[in-house]
Amino acid sequence: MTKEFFTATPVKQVFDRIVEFVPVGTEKVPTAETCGRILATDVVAQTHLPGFARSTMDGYAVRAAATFGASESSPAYLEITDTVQMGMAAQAPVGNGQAAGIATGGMLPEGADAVVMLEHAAKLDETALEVYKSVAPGANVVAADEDVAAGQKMLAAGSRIRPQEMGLMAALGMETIRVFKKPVIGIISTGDELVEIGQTPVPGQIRDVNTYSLAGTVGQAGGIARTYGIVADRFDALRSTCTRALSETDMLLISGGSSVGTRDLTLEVIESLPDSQILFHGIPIRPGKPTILAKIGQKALWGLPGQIASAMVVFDRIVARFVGHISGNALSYRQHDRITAELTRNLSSVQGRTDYVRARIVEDQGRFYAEPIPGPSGLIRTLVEADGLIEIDMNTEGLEKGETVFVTLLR
Ligand SMILES: Nc1nc2c(c(=O)[nH]1)N[C@H]1C(S)=C(S)[C@@H](COP(=O)(O)OP(=O)(O)OC[C@H]3O[C@@H](n4cnc5c(N)ncnc54)[C@H](O)[C@@H]3O)O[C@H]1N2
Ligand code: MOO
Repeated sequence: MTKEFFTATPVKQVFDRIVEFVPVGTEKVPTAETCGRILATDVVAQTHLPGFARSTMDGYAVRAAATFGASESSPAYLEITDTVQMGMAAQAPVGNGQAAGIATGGMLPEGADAVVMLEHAAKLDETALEVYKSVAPGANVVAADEDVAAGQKMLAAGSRIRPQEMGLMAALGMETIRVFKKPVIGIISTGDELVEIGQTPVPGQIRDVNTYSLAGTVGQAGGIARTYGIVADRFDALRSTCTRALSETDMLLISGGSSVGTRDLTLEVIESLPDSQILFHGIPIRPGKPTILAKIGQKALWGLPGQIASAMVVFDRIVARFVGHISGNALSYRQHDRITAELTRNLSSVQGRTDYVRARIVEDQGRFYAEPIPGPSGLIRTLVEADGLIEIDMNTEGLEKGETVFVTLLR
């Protein structure tokens, strides 16, 4: 299929504005509670880890040279002079021809440079040891700085803390960690047709879906959702709820009313807010074309399309990265897992627009297939059935059946 290049890259242009929004503050939290949080400082090791040479096997600490040439038929004979106690330094050094009993994790005595495994030695009596296999210097030992060397920068500010990072910080004795606060993200749903989920809609009404799906994605993106419920299609009501929400949150999402209909008040309300600047109204993406991004003072305000799938897709593909940014997460886009899969049918698209196609992944005989899910963007089922999104970039006219595509997983 034909491919052409456009000089303008509108989705990229949206991301280019990210730097205009500043990260929220920082706080100290106990290390056990830092999973998924964003580090606010670099972590530089103050000590070596493990800090002393340790055995990785149960056996005997020796000088390797004393075992050279040892075999089943011609064992080396060593004198057992000590047994290393766990949690303590050895009482005596190991000299040539000597050995000290040691357990996995025990501290290597001075003079020893290797450990003979229990299986490769036999005790003849309390002090006499036969060794059946030679060991090289360093065998079955981790050096004092083999894990981490003092002064080494181990973690960078802006990175996301995983369980292994929590373990590292524990090993370094860090009881609390400075992380970025989670930004509070306000969610407003607009529309006269919407009713609370506890109500039974009469014909013409539907339950408010977006408040809930957006609250979920906000949490996944590292934010704290604060919901403001349903606001009717009335200028004053929407404006006053926006004003309150902006004073209580770090970023605001309004779903619905972002398009061009007579009742689509979102833009008008945004323009009326003090210190308001519309950065975008309309992004060449599908779904999600009517998206608005405004800057109110220092805060981002998004007008998301009301269509259920559009709101979620725009959040997942675009807004989430802004949430990551104000969460201090330098690499938030990396959090999305991708699977390569074979496309099961042709997909048409229009140049100059980026498409995000809902798709399910089907596994067959060890291969992954991406099966597009057809349907308009007002159908929640299409997202429930979707494992992820296929992106058709703006320079591509369409994709052909059999092509290898990336599917960005919806978590
Ligand atoms: N003449 C045109 N009409 C439309 C255009 C266009 O360019 N020209 N764009 C279409 C596209 S694309 C989308 S997307 C929608 C976006 O509309 P709005 O953002 O103004 O949203 P609404 O009109 O308020 O609602 C659209 C749709 O979504 C339902 N909705 C809204 N909020 C919720 C909610 N919280 N939970 C569940 N469902 C919700 C609403 O009932 C409507 O069905 O405009 C197209 N029209
Ligand atoms: O952009 Mo609308 O969001 O295509 O359905």
